[in-house]
Amino acid sequence: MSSKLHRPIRIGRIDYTNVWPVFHHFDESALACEAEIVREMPAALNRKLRAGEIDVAAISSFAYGQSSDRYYLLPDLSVSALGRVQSILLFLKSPLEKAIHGKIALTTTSATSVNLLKIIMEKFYGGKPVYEDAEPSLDRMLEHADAALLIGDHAIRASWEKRGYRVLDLGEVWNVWTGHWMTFALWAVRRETADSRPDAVRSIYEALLASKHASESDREPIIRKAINQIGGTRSYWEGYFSNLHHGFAKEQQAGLALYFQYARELGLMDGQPSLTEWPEAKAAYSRKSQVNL
Ligand SMILES: C=C(O[C@@H]1C=C(C(=O)O)C=C[C@H]1O)C(=O)O
Repeated sequence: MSSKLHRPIRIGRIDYTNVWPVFHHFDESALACEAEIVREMPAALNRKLRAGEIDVAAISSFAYGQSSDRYYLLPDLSVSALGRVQSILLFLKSPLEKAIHGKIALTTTSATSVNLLKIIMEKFYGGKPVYEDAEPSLDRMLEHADAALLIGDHAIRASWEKRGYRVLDLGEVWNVWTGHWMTFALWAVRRETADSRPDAVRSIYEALLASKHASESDREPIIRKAINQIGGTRSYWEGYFSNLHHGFAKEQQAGLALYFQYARELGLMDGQPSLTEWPEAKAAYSRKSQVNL
């Protein structure tokens, strides 16, 4: 059946710079299927994918773990870091010793990082703060809280304003305590879409991988775009994109498995998530590698 007879596939794109390497060269008009891009904050994409309002998306790794029985993983795609990530930041108005038993404002845009913060506060630092959800605005968050968690471009912009707050990079804290990678986002496809529209999903997956590979071999277009659209210096963005890793191999999987384990131990996540790769991905992946050779 021609793909023209199908409704467009809806693709969720996180509206933060951290996914640019995977989306920059991705052109939905060049796919073998009709597709629409839905740009949102991670928390909105988590909800929309779960509800079936979108078909395939970059979502919080925590959200993947919560609904892993409904999704397949698109292999070798993630937003990960080994140590400093620069965009998952806790801004401290009070000393850390006070904040771990005080009040912490949490951005409503995240799922992975709010739970990573809880793991850090409660399991690593032995604290028990009160958490409060808040829109991602540092000044307003800190009016009534000892510390505030921001992610993505909200965190990046806030980190450039010299306010004198102490700042913890949660990727770095995680790495210091565990020695592991941290994976913040994964690419997931709903199982019913993958099963009913494999050709469309293959076309999307191959285009995402091709974009990632193009960005890895030349970061220049993304760096220039970031300077123009967001500001900051060339050296900032060079550092930012070189700390981020968009593959998902054994090392990143081990870090995520430990994060899921801790999340379950603290009662933040039910059940045992499985990282089930889309069964058709291997064929798509090896065809792509051959094309690239
Ligand atoms: C590295 C980042 O990774 C992200 C963090 C997420 C989360 O905390 O749920 C989700 C997707 C990514 O945007 C970032 O936002 O800066």
